[in-house]
Amino acid sequence: MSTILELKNIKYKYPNGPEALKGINFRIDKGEKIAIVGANGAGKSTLLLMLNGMLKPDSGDILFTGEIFRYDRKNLRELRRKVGFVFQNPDTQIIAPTVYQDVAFGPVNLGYSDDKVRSSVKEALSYVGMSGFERRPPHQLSGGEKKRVAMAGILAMNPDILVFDEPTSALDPAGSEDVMELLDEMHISGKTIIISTHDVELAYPWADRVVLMQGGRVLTEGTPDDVFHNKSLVKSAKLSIPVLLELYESLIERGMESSKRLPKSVLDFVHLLERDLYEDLKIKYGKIHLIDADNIEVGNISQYITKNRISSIGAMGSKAKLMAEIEKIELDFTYGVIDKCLLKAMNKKDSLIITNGGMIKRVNERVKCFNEESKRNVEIIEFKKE
Ligand SMILES: Nc1ncnc2c1ncn2[C@@H]1O[C@H](COP(=O)(O)OP(=O)(O)OP(=O)(O)O)[C@@H](O)[C@H]1O
Repeated sequence: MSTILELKNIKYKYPNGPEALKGINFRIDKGEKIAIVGANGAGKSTLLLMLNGMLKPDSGDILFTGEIFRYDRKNLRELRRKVGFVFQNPDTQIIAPTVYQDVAFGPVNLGYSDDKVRSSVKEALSYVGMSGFERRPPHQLSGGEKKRVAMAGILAMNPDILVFDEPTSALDPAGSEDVMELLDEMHISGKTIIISTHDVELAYPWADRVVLMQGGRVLTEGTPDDVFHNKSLVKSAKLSIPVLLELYESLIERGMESSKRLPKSVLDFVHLLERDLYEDLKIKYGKIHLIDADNIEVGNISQYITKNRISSIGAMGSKAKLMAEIEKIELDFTYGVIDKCLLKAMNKKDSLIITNGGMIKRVNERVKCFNEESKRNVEIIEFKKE
């Protein structure tokens, strides 16, 4: 993987404030999902603000695709086009009187033609599931809706890297799940995603790499397994171990056989507990039905559900969710959909995943990987147009 951003010994002190960053070093590779994890005041937001030039380090270098970043207007403009930043509080970001104008702000500033502005806004709003809100004043929207508009404003500029400061803060559980789902969707479409969070439960299953911060320093970085396994470092960062990992370690201490893969989800955990029990049994599992939202007419999903005795339905991606909404299909899962459907299959129940694009492949790969690891045979039935 090629390195897209690199931070070398970054130091920063706020004017009349503390030394917020005390020498930060790390790399971000293209296509990674990185979580900067730390307690309040660790320096996460300050660090993120460096990534698209909103703050300039007192010393140290930031390299963007190998070149040392220079803070003149031309370079800053280019960097901000390539690195989109979504603030923790959408009110900081949303400035225009209507949703359309707000999302159009970036593309207009980048000098896009009127047609390109219109199509970028349309596409971005549809991506975040906010089509139809164009004329609404942003201050009348809910917190979750504002967050989506703020995300659309950034997506409309089509950046390579997306930086989210505390993406789920102030959102209810469903809103948080939706936002994390959107982040995954962006990642699958090829974006590099960097988030900051103090929520270890969120970072542990989501990130490819975790950067653990405390007091303006990086304590450690690595895979979520490596970082969260280091109890003393996690404790010194004033954070806790993810619950699933803690449960797993307690069971290992009580004599459960250890596993090569640490449990990242309820499914992984159930699998660990069950694996010996089911090995010899001829269990018939439930099936996972898969509908490509790009390949079915509106109205036909409900029919399919009735015909196939589906017990639970999950949707991944805004198009799938929109189709479910149009057909008034109540969704059981909107986040962690594949694992939740695998759990249903273990319970001999058939489920349905509606999705599209690159996520079709992802469902197939995840189920294949689960079958290989657990020596089971959960079947995927893909909907085919007659
Ligand atoms: N604008 C500012 N002026 C002065 N000091 C600041 C400013 N913003 C942040 N700080 C200080 O810098 C340090 C790092 O803050 P930062 O917001 O980067 O931490 P954080 O890890 O993002 O925390 P949180 O999770 O609470 O958002 C803190 O001590 C904070 O008080």
